[in-house]
Formats: sequence, structure tokens, C-alpha cells
Amino acid sequence: MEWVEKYRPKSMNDVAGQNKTKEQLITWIEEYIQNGGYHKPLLLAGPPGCGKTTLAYALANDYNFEVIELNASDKRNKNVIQQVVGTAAVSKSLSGRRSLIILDEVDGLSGNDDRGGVSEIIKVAKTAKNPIILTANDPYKLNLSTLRNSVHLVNVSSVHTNSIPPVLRKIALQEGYEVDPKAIKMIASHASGDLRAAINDLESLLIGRTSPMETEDVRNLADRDSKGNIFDAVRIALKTTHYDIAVSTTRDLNEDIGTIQEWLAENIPREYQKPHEIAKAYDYISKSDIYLGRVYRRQHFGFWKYASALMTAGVALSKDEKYRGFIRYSPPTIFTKLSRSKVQRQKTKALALKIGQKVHLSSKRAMEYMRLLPVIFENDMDASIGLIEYFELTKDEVEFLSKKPIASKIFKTIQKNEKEKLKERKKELKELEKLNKSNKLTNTSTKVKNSPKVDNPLEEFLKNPKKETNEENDAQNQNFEDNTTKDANLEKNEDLGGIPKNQITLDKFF
Ligand SMILES: Nc1ncnc2c1ncn2[C@@H]1O[C@H](COP(=O)(O)OP(=O)(O)OP(=O)(O)O)[C@@H](O)[C@H]1O
Repeated sequence: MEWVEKYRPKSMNDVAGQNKTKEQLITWIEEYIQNGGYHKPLLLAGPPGCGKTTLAYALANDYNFEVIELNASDKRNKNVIQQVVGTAAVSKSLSGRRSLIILDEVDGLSGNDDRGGVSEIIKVAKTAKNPIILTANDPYKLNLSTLRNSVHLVNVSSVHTNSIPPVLRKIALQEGYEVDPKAIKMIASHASGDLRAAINDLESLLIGRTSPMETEDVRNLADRDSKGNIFDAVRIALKTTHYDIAVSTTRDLNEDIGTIQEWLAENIPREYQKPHEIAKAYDYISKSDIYLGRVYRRQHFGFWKYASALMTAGVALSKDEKYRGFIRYSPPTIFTKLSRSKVQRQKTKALALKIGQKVHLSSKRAMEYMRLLPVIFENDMDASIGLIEYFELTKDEVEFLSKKPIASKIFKTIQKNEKEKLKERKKELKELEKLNKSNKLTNTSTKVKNSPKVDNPLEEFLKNPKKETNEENDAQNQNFEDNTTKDANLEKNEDLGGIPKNQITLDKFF
């Protein structure tokens, strides 16, 4: 059992603080007992978690009344009020004990569906023989003017910060946990007078703990500042059954509306128990998402309020009954999932862009076609190779798309094909060279005969080297020629009587 329920005070003496309210309650019930007839119903009005319902139950217990509760989740239309409250109010219970009727959260009766309910309560209250206690979070805010005149209003203040630590300490001790008094004080001031929230915080911090709880642990609690935090907003929106209360949860929240929507979506199945409630709540979330989409796409910020109302009040009113127990809410896992899948998403986007550019498609459309690629990779090698070559996909990209070790098989085939192609090309080149050589030979023989025009510069050079030489070469050639002449003259001057060497030698033979 959740600690808030387990440690709900059974007697007025155990209710922390609220001394003035207790006195008013005691006076009211004692007057009823003395008069024994019609008595104005009591309306307990105060913030959530300050002990209104607890006080009503504790009073009933102390004065031996049997409680008949009709909470906000019940459809309190005219018939239901007549059947449940009407019958109970004029009769004693089967046990013979008198009944105390508790109508929780009557500020929720201001909606159109409950209009009959408000008038019926007044009617029933006027004829009731048994006492009726109503509770509300803020009766002035709501259209309850008629009801307020017919009831005895008692304001319940939030629990004083000094009254919270003893309650928390007692619970921790009874559960067998050791706690630092400073940590307890911190939880108390975090709760801002909401004892239910304080007990819930204590439970969430202590459950499963082996070492003593310290102040550092409390600091890790989400900030519960005066503006409220997302945990409170989610809790109120999921717990309440009132349109206005649910809608007001986002009012002072310093969070983006999309984030609030994710928080609610994450925690709906934690709070709601019945499948049809969960389905209905998600239906509202999806409707709110449509409006949010319109806000972003059309920049029509007037739709904020519809999105906000659908996600808070829509979700709140999807449940049949209020779940009172403690629920450990958790931040939306979508954000962790998104950050984990960031690299994957970036890769997919880059690939879609690459493929889209090739086939003139937007990356969004390309992504749709990309889903077919893994199927082709697995089943058709030729088509896969064709597509990989066409889209110029790398092995990594194919691996990423197929998510299976098929990529290495395809790329091995591609490599094999490439090698074969290379071989064939080499063969072709050789044949071409051969053909070229034989062509050259034919060309040279024709050239000698006809002196055709030669395009190949190398051939041109070989044919007419002078043309290729530059001035420097010309000069060098000139020097070379001069030197040759000089040498020849020197040779002439050798002891040969002015006759060249070769000529003498040759002369010897003739
Ligand atoms: N004054 C208190 N003394 C001891 N326990 C309290 C007190 N107020 C609240 N609690 C604890 O908080 C729990 C919720 O209190 P309760 O349901 O009475 O709040 P409430 O004012 O009726 O809230 P709501 O308006 O949301 O219905 C109780 O089960 C109890 O454990």
C-alpha cells in the first residue's frame, strides 16, 4: 500500500496542524448530533494535499459515523445524486450506524454535465437527515455561488511547514529507515504545505534504500518552487477530475508545451488502470498533438489553448475514478530514446538526402523508398549491385541500411566483378597496342613514300629533330659543330703532313 494511504490519519488527533479547522468540524458535528435533524452541509475548501478528505474521514471515525463517499470520478448527475445521496441521507446504514456523506471535489460540479448535480445536492441537503461534507480546492474560482449560500464554508489552509517534519519522521521510523533531520526539513519545505506531496517524496527517496538518506539526496528532487514543477503538474493533471484544475496545471509552468505533453503521455499508463481510460487519454493526447502541429506549421499560436486543454483536461477527464495512490512518475523516455538514436537518425537523413538527390526526390520521400533497399539487398544481387553503383553507396552505408551482414557479400561480388572488368580492359588495351603498332608500321612506310603530315609530336621529333630544338640547343649544336671542325683541324696538324688520318689509312688499301 502507498504510504499516503497507509499513514492516512484515522483520528482527528493524528491529523497534523489544522487546529482551527478541527475545532470547527467538531462544533459542526456536535451541533448535528444535538439537533438530530437538518444541518447545513459543511464545505471544506483548501489546496490539494492539505488533509480535507482525511479530516472528514477522521471526524466520521471519531464520532462513529459510517462514510458514504461519492468522489469526483463518479458521474454525479441528477439521478446518481438522488440514488446515492438521497437514499443515504435519509436513512441509517445497514449496521445501524448513522452515515456521513462525503462529496469530494465539488468544484468539479461546475461543468455542464454536473449542473443537475449541484442543484440536486442543495435539494438533497435540505431534506437530508444525515450530515454531508463537501470538499473543494477553490470554490470561489468556480461557479458555485448557489451552493456556497447553502453550505457552511470552512477554509482549510495548507499544512504549516513546521507540522510536516514530525509526520515524515514518524513514517520513516515506522518503515525502518534512518533519516537526517535536515533532509526531512528540506522535504517539508519543498512540499509547500502539501503533505501528500511530502509523503510521496519521502517514499520515493527511501524505497529500496540501504544507506541513510542525506540532504544531498533531497537536492536531487525536482525543484518544487513557488511556480510549481512538472512533477506537480503531471500529478495534478492525472489525479484531478476537474476541467479547470487540470487546465490550470500548465499555467505557471516554465516548460515547453510539447514537453508537458510528453510527460503526460509517458505517465498515463502508470496512473490509469483501465484500458479504455488509457485509450481515451491517448486519444486526447493525439488530438492535442494535431493542434500543436498546426501551431508549429501555420504559426497560429491561438491553437496553443486547444492543445493545452486537450492534453490536460482531456486526459484528466478520461478516467472513471480518481486514483488516490502514490505513483512514481518518470520523465519522458522519448527524450532519452531520441538522444540515443541521434546518430542513427542523422545517418538516415544523410542517406536519404544522397539518394533523393540522385532521383530528384525530397529526403522524406526518399526515406520511404529506402525501406525497400534492404529487401533488394537480401534477395537480388544484380539489382543490389546496380543500385549501389548508381547511388554510389559505401559499404558502411549498405551495412547501415540492411542491418545484416549482407554488405560484405555484395561488396565481395562487386570487387570480383571489378577485377574481371580490369582484366578484360587490360586485354583490350594489349590488343589495341598491338593494332597500334601494326598501324604505325604501315604509317611509317607510307610516310617515307608520301611524307604525310604527322600529328604525334614524338614521331614529328624523330622525323625532324631540328624543329624541336630551341635556340639554346641550336647554339650548343653550333658549338659542337665548331669543336668537331677544330678537332678535325687538330688531327690535320698531327704529324701527317697535313693529310687526314683516315685518308692515309684508306690510301694504303688503294
Ligand atoms: N494534515 C494532515 N495530517 C496528516 N496527514 C495528512 C494531512 N494532510 C494530508 N495528509 C496526508 O496526505 C494524504 C492526502 O490527504 P487528503 O486526501 O486528505 O488531501 P486533500 O486535501 O483531500 O487533497 P485533494 O484536494 O487533492 O483531494 C493523506 O492520505 C495523508 O496521508
